[in-house]
Order: sequence, then structure tokens, then C-alpha cells
Amino acid sequence: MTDRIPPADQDRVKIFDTTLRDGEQSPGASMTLDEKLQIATLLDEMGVDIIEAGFPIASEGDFEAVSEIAKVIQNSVVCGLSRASKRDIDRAWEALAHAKRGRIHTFISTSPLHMEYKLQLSPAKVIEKIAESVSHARTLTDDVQWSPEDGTRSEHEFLVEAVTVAIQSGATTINIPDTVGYTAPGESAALIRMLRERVKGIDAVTISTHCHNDLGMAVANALAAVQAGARQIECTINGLGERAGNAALEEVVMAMRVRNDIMPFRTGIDTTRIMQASRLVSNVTGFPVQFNKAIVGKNAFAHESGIHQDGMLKHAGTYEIMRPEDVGLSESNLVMGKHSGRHAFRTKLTELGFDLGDNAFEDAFVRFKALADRKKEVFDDDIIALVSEAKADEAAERIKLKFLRVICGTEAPQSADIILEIDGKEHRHTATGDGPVDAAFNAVKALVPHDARLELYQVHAVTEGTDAQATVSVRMREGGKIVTSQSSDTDTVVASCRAYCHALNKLLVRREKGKPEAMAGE
Ligand SMILES: CC(=O)SCCNC(=O)CCNC(=O)[C@H](O)C(C)(C)COP(=O)(O)OP(=O)(O)OC[C@H]1O[C@@H](n2cnc3c(N)ncnc32)[C@H](O)[C@@H]1OP(=O)(O)O
Ligand SMILES: CC(C)C(=O)C(=O)O
Repeated sequence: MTDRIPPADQDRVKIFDTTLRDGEQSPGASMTLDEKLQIATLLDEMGVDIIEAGFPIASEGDFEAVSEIAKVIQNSVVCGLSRASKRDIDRAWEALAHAKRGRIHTFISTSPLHMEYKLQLSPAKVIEKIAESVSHARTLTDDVQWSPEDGTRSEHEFLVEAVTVAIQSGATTINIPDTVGYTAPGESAALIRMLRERVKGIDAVTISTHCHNDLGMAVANALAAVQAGARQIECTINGLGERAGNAALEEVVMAMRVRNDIMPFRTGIDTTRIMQASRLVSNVTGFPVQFNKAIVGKNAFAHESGIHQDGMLKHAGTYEIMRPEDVGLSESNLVMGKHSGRHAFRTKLTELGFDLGDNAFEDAFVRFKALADRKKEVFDDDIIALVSEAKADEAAERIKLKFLRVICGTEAPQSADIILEIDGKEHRHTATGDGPVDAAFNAVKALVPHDARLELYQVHAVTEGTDAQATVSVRMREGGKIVTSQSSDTDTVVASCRAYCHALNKLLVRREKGKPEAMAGE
């Protein structure tokens, strides 16, 4: 079947970014208002068509984030999610009150499993709710998106009926979610084609695709849907999202750009901002980007083996299908070291996608100099790690590591002598443990008693050599709250201790405001 997209829009695919909504649903990826504003501003600047800023009914924090984002975003449409409920929809619209262009996205499940067990509603009742919710949303705005949750596991007959009712009730975008990442590319395309064959009026609305990555096929499924006629892709930076994540924005955008011969579609994305967005989201969430991740991984443009290096030197096209600068990787040859000054450091930060305020810049510069004194060469990745650290320190931190000395070696037990500044007052403790990191963590725990569980402790070397910085990532859980944190230092135990303290600081922020915390000296 040939596509029946109106000729003028034939090749334009809208990018709907849901990093701030579905992305934030990743356990541990919660973001502060300020962080969300930074991400939304960058998404707007890089040409994202629609930013799903949150789920306003979910919490006061989500409501505030959507409304603050709606106030500042200039070009992108700002979208708020809502269930098929009048209260949710009204709350979403209230949050979008100041948006230049606002969209309500309302959804309800249409698969037999979800309707029977989750919603406990008959199919007839679901159809009724679709009509009610979409019509109500249309009384508030003429930009209404509707999604049949678990669409790819829905019965075709019922899906056709549901989509038809949504369009008749006024939906202007129909988004088909592969909620549990179950579909495969051929099936994804066939589903869109089936809907276009059978739903009257569907070509007058935008068809969208929302793919999850449970089987690693999210990007392929989204692109297959586009080839079958979808003209909006829901995606996230770095593929962040519920469980295994969503289709990655950088991958769908670059795939359509690089393979435009077989996927003749265009987006409005300025691809040179991709690395900046990837780093920002990684820094904010503390989720490291997999080294071999397509487009934005540290190794995506790295060539180590001799035959490849030889080919690259003769012609970059031998082993690179896109230019690093097209995704915003700097080609700069500014070599940074202990003789570099503020101008060079500022230029390097800009190239790496960081725009620091004066205080944070000064702090980062001091740390850069200290690192350069300890390390022969300071690589871009060292600077990225160091700036992320400076940004973490910017947050009002109640617990700060002031001093750490460990005794380690073949003779157990290892011990750590530690001084923490807690709410401005210094406290000291010495503890032993099974290794220096365990000893240091025990000392921190003695000074900051808590029940949080350390769920992840991971170390990787940022660059090469025995003087390389180590980046330590930790994930902690306390009740339902999960926080992640990262820290880098040439001393692994120091990086570990700082990451642990940052995570505890985040937990303190997330505990109920106003509740006194039981810490040393209190
Ligand atoms: C596939 C997705 O990504 S969907 C988006 C997922 N995101 C979130 O859930 C965001 C965070 N969620 C929340 O904060 C909460 O779940 C809230 C505020 C939305 C709802 O909280 P609660 O009212 O306490 O309900 P709870 O979460 O326990 O249960 C969900 C209820 O919504 C119903 N529901 C779920 N989806 C829908 C829908 N699309 N339309 C209408 N009702 C729905 C469920 O059937 C259940 O109803 P019940 O209480 O009558 O059994
Ligand atoms: C709300 C919908 C679009 C969703 O996130 C999903 O089904 O995965």
C-alpha cells in the first residue's frame, strides 16, 4: 500500500520527546524542577516539535514542572499526560494554562489483558470513556492526542473501533503505543497500515508511534511505523524510559538522516545538539551512557584496531557512516592541561555542551587545575566528569566530605578515618570494613544513620592510565524512593565516598520537607 500522507507533509516526521515524562518513569531517574527546565530548554532549542513535560495529576511536583516549562518554552508544543478522567484532563490543562502551544495527551488501555485486570472495565465502558475524555479535552484545546495503551496487544477489531471513536470525538493525533515492547518491525508497520486501511478519517490526523525497548527493537519498530505512514515518533534522549526504555531520539533522528535513501523523511532536529542533550540527561539522572551506545556512546566514533585506523586515516568514510560533528562531537584540538587558562577552559566547556554560571565555572576551573596538577593529560571525558561533579556540588548539600584517609592492604581489617561536614558542623569517625570502600561507607553511615539500601555500586575508569579518574555510580533505595549519584576522582575511594554522600543528600531532599533528620550531632 502506498502512503497517503498529504504531499506537503509527506516527508516531515514530528519528534515528540517524552524524556521528562516516560524518561522520568525509569526507577532512579527523577529530576528536579531546575533540571527539567534545563532539559526542556535544550529540547526546544534543538527543534523538538512536542515536549511531554509530565503527568500533572501525578503530584504537585509534576504539576509545577509542567506549568513552569509551559511558561518558558517558545517554540515546541508543551504536552501534559492524563488518564481518561475529567479530573486528570482539567489538571493537565490547568498546568498548560500559560503555554504558547499546549497539548493534552489522554490515554486508556485497549488490550483485553489491561481492560480486564488493570482497569476492570468492559470494552463497552472503555469506548464510552474514550468518547467522554477526548470530547472533554477538545472543549479545552484543539490539540488533543489520544493513545490506546498496550495498543500492539489489542485486538484489531476493537482497536479500529477505539481509534475511530477517538477521532470522531476530536483527537488530532493518534499515538499507537507498544507499551511493553512486544512488537517487531514487520508487525509494527502492518498495524499502522491496518489502521490506515480501516479507520475512516485517520489520514486527517497525525499518526504517532511510541515504542518501548524490552526486546531491543524500539527504534526499528518506530522507523517501521514511519515507513507505514506514522508521522510522529515518541522518543527520549539516550532511550531513557520505563523498564528497558523508549526509542532513543538520537537514533531515530540519525537513522532517518543517514539512511535518507531508504527512509526519505526529515525532522526539524538540529543534530549538532545531540551530544549536549545526551550528556545533560546523563548528568542530571546519573544514568551513564553505555560505551557502545549508538550515536552517543563514548566508543561510537572511536577506532582502535590498526586496520580501521589505517582506513580512517585514508578516508573517514571507510569506517564512519556519519561525521562526529553532525551529532555535536567536538573536533577541537584544544589540549587541556595545567597551563590552560580560563578562556580555553570556557571554550572547551562550550564545545562539550556545558554552560555554567559564574560560580559553578570558577569551581569547575579550580577543580580542573587541581586535576591537571595530578594528571599528565586532561581528556574531554575527564572534564565532563569533573563538571558533572561541580554541578552536583552546586545543589544545596547538607553532607560534605571534608577529609578521608584509608588504611588498606593485605592485612585486614581495612579502616577509614573520615570527617564529614553535616549542616555546617564537622564530625569525625573511624570505621573498619571489608576493603577500603566498605570501611569508608561504614564511617559515613555511622555519622549519617539511615536505612537506605545500596542497590548499585559501580566503578569505571574515565580515561586510560594508572592516573585515570574513576567514576563511581551508586544507586540507593529508601522505601519507595530511589536516587542515583556519580562522582569522579583519581582516587577511587574518594570518588566512592563523594558519590555515597551525594546520594544521601538527594535522599534527604526527597524525604518529607520539614521533618528533622536524625544525623550526627542532633
Ligand atoms: C504506560 C504508561 O506509562 S502510563 C503512565 C504511567 N505513569 C504514572 O503512573 C505516573 C505516576 N502515577 C501516579 O502518580 C499515580 O499512579 C496516579 C496519581 C496517576 C494515580 O494514583 P492513584 O489514584 O493512587 O491510583 P493507582 O496508581 O494506585 O491506580 C491507578 C488507577 O487508575 C486507573 N487507570 C489506569 N490507567 C487509566 C486510564 N488511562 N484512564 C483511567 N483510569 C486509569 C487504574 O485502573 C486504577 O484505578 P482504581 O484505583 O479504580 O483501581
Ligand atoms: C501513555 C502511553 C503513551 C505510554 O507511555 C505507553 O503506553 O507506554
